[in-house]
Amino acid sequence: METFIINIICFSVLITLLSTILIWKKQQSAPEKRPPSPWKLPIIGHLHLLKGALPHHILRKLSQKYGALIHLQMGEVPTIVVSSPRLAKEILRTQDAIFGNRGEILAGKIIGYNCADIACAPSGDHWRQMRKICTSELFNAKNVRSYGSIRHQEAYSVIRSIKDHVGSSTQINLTEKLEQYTSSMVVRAAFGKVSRDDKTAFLEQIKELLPLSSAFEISDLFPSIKFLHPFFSNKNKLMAIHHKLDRVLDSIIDQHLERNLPGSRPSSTSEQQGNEDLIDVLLRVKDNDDLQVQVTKNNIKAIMIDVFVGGTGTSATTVEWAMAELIRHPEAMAKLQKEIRASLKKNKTVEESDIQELNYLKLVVKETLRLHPPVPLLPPRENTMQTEIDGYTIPVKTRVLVNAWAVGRDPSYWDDPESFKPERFENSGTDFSGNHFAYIPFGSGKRMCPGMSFGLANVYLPLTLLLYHFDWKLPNGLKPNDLDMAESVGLATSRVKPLLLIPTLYEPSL
Ligand code: HEM
Repeated sequence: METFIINIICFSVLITLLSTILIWKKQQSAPEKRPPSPWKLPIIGHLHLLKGALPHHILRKLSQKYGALIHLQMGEVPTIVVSSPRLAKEILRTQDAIFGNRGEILAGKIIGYNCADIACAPSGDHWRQMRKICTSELFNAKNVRSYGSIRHQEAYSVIRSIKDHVGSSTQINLTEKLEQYTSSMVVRAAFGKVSRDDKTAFLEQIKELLPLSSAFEISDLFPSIKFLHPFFSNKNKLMAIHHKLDRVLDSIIDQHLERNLPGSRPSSTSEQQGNEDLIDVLLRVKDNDDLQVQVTKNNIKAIMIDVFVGGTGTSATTVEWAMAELIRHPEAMAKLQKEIRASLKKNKTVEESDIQELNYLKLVVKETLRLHPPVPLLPPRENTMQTEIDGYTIPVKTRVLVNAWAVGRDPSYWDDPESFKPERFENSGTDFSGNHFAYIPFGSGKRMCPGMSFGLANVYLPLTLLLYHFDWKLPNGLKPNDLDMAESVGLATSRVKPLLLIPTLYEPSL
């Protein structure tokens, strides 16, 4: 019996040894395979390839040459770029848990209070909790509706300001009007009543911040070449903006704390009145002892910046692109105006429920977001462990860019992909849910946009009102096809040239 046991043990040891040797041999003979990659330069890697055009355009061109999965060396940062719906699904759904981090960047560390926000925070308990608070407390269906009255006031104020110019053949700068609308709308919904000085100071700093956030940052691209950082980094500029923003946000939060002190409200709290703003909600949640991770004042400030930056440019540029596409496609413009005017009848105030009935409006917005996703390259993801995609090895901490713009124009999924055809979405079942990987304007998976319903509501209403109250034409005898559709680089991709149009007042016949 004893000999039998010894034999079994020896046999198991032998098998284990043999299999270890076999695995080791296999690893030696098959070096890790990396995705295809263009020729690169020493030190800067592939950075030079991104010069001269918009990154999402350049990356699509590269993917047409090298394949839907390519490997690029951005300075010192290993990066893969994904440009097909199938591979987008692999990253955002199948391996969502592995690619759940964003990767640290300097702007996130400085402006986001050391990544205390949602957008830059590493995936983990803090991020999960803050995201849950935002989706369940801030952007749930009830709150999106209750922000409706603010949305109405701000959208109607744009309509009134346009009406003041009607008849004089004055060009309206719609780009400017829409920026004002979304920033006022988001400031009011998020911050409630703020002093004019605080609002102006906040908006000024955000304006300074936006170009820096989308610019190349030397310390992100070459983290180990530290001697270059003092000469080329935006760190000092970001720090200056951070200090000014911090003072304004402190002042706004303090005003909320004062207002919410017991006895400072005559009858009831804002929560009972059902008109809490984002800061009220976050301050209320902060005092909840059941939270897994403590919510700090810095978390609140970082989220305020996230909401403003994430929620303004994206909606404004969507309405702007929709108007530009409609001007270029008069038949679609006429069809949508007919739907809106038939549904809204005579000058009645538009309610959110009216918008639910406007089917063609939804198709136009879907098609606009397919051709002009405000975030054409999804914010980077990073893998927490080594993994494999399509047989290629992806080492840990590789940055991943998903080209949402390219997948929305992939000819193997979309018929006539470069044309504006809202009807393509009729009965198609493709929606914003992030389950159709050829259509991901709000991203997909665990890091999908949490502000989608709020953002869409901020698009539908002004677009409906602009098309209900006015007929639009191009100035200076420009033909629809002459309209310049060039895109600019930024956190949200907008038009290079502002959208200048001439309105005529629509008077419904009695
Ligand atoms: C038309 C409007 C909008 C568009 C097209 C849009 C698009 C996106 C996209 C593509 C992402 C990345 C998703 C991913 O990585 O898979 C994102 C993330 C995010 N968005 Fe939006 N967004 C919009 C409106 C808003 C609004 C109104 C808010 C807040 C009020 C907001 C807040 C955020 C935040 C906080 C994140 C980061 C989520 C995370 O990392 O967990 N967005 N958005």
